[in-house]
Amino acid sequence: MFFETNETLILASASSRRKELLGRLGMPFTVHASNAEERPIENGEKPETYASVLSSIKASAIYEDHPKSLIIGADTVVALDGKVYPKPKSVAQAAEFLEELSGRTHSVITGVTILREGAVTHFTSITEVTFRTLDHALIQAYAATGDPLDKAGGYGIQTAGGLLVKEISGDYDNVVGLPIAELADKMRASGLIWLKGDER
Ligand SMILES: Cc1cn([C@H]2C[C@H](O)[C@@H](COP(=O)(O)OP(=O)(O)OP(=O)(O)O)O2)c(=O)[nH]c1=O
Repeated sequence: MFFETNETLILASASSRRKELLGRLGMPFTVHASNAEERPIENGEKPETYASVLSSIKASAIYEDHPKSLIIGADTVVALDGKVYPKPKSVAQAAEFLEELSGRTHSVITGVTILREGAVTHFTSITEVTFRTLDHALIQAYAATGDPLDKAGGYGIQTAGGLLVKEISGDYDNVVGLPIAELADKMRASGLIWLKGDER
């Protein structure tokens, strides 16, 4: 055991990547994917606010049936020039997204909600990702793999999508879907989890 808790911990996510990241803390938890509807961003809404609200919707949907648990919800979006790039709906749309992101620096924003017995903590983590200037053939070939389809912005930095990336500034795990170091800090600071040696 790395961290310890007295809570019944639930990850409100269908993402195997988030499951792997939360698993790093070494505490038992269960996964309950919420089927909460992901609404599109509203006109004038900041991408940070949008990601935060969606993370809250996911956590709250699980809270209804598990009011005594500690619930973690997260949502990751890619944003550039005020436009949010969600998961692409098709290979063609993935290629369009990647053409727009080529050679430029975008923000990957994960909103995280920590919900416990009605008490809510939200935070957002932002990583700046700079893409290489991509040639058309590379974009088409990567999009055609289908890898972009379940990922915000249409790429996975942890998969072949890493070939598109020139540099990043900020937390890598945040790009993959969960800023686990910051999440651990927040839960530790609020006494929800602790290390064996921590004063309690
Ligand atoms: C930019 C980027 C995103 N992603 C992923 C992280 C998120 O899982 C996904 C964005 O979709 P989300 O809606 O945040 O999450 P999800 O649908 O995968 O899971 P759930 O809603 O059940 O929690 O994109 C990567 O895996 N790699 C990347 O490089």
